[in-house]
Amino acid sequence: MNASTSLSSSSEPASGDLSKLTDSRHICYVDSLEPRFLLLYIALSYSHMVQEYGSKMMELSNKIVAVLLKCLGDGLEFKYFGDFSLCHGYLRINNYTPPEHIETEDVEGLGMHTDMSCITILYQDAIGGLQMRSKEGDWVDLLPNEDALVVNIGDLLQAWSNGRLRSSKHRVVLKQPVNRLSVAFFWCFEDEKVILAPEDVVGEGNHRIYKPFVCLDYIKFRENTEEGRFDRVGNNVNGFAAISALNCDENMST
Ligand SMILES: O=C(O)CCC(=O)C(=O)O
Ligand SMILES: [Fe+2]
Repeated sequence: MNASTSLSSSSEPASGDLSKLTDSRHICYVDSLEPRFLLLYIALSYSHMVQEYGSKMMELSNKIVAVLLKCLGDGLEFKYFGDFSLCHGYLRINNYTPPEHIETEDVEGLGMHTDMSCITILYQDAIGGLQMRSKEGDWVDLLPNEDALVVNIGDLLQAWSNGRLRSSKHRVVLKQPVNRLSVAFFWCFEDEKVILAPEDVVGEGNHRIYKPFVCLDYIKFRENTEEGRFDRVGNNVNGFAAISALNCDENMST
């Protein structure tokens, strides 16, 4: 039901050949292209658009991370911005096709999960269906707004901030018998980064609630092990790296 396409956007968008093929001087020739060249042309234009979108998302992610660091403490945006300098992004385009008859009950298009990123920037189309889980355990609709993107904190930032920034539990429910589209941009630490919350982020008198861990090991835990399957077991970074469940619960409830 949830078809997705992953694309990498870890470096500056390629220009050169691609922009030559898609710039306006060439558009007047499109009509006269053979179908197979037309398809290639569309694919290249699409790829150019995706790269441009990815590049804007990278800029925006850097701005959002700076604001979040400032929220954790004055001056931390300067001190720790470098920790995020090797972050990379990837885009996932989610297409949800509902069953033909949505009758009495809403259909879950994407089950409850947390994202494995530092942050996720999400565009959803006008159909709606994205829901966030509140602290009290209620589902709250995030209504589509064409002037707004949704920003989620992901597990990696939760661990790096010692649980001060919390990874949001969310899901998608399909309420109407129409296709739904969303574009998620995940901004993630480099695979080999060891995540350990800095002391001044943990704060004086507080304990670290997570053991240090390598990012890629966490991704593998979530993607490849039964124990890490959030949809079945509900384990995220708390289940993977918490020093003790008690410390973790205490910290997360504040
Ligand atoms: O489709 C949506 O609105 C949410 C997608 C999402 O949560 C994800 O791709 O991780
Ligand atoms: Fe998500």
